[in-house]
Amino acid sequence: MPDTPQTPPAAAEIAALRAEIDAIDDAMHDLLMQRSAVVGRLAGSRAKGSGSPLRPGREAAVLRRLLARHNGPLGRDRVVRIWREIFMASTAIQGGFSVACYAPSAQSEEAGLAREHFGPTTPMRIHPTAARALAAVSEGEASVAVLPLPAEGDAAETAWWARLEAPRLQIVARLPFLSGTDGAGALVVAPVPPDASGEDRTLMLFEAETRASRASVSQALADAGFVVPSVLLARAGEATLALAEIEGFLSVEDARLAALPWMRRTILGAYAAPVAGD
Ligand SMILES: O=C(O)C(=O)C[C@]1(C(=O)O)C=C[C@@H](O)C=C1
Repeated sequence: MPDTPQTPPAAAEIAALRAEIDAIDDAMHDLLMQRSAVVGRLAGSRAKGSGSPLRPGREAAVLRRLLARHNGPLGRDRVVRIWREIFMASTAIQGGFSVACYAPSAQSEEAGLAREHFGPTTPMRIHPTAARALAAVSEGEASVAVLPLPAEGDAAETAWWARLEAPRLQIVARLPFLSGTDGAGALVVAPVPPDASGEDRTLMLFEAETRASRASVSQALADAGFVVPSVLLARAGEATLALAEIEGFLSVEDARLAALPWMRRTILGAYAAPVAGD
């Protein structure tokens, strides 16, 4: 069948559609300026305090709400990217912000996730070890550290999570928020506690008995009433360190913790449960 030549849209039609886009751009720009002014008031209000302006839980709650009402041809991943830029612009309005990323190279997965999350204009430094990235946060050189996800088989000496100085430093977010299919991920550590998003997971570290297995740790946690999507273990001399990912935003006052058999238990932080990608 011969191709039917497409009639080019009339110049007048293009002009009309572009005029519509211009009007929408003006309205969006007005709203962005209005939003920034509100953020400026937030920055000036004593209610928020003088610490880090970053509220990853609030960001996650905003994104969840928008994604739940989203429809049309604009991809959900684009919505997240646009709002990530808005959040980082709002963070910049409230003070300086920079990232210390532990990554073997600037091309590595963690560096890519950090760049994607914190945006191209946020200052970011790559550090050759987790300890150096965490020291940058402790010493006030960086606002947050981005570190690899804990993994089964992490040696106790290299497992940054086993030595995290919580509650002074805490895990506050997991990247990416919109989960991909490749399983890539990283954690964000800040010198402030996490804020709840409404749907969160808490990371807790336990010092269990020498011969503890993943199954025995999971069982003890389930018996205490916790829902535990994952547990991973690291041997540390005579002890077994267990890192449990627990459903919910736990506090040290949680009554269920009293039922656990282990003496050393530390909340390392919490993060918003990721949302499924496109
Ligand atoms: O709600 C706040 O505390 C803000 O600072 C505003 C805002 C936003 O732009 O929505 C910006 C940064 C925070 O990480 C979370 C939210």
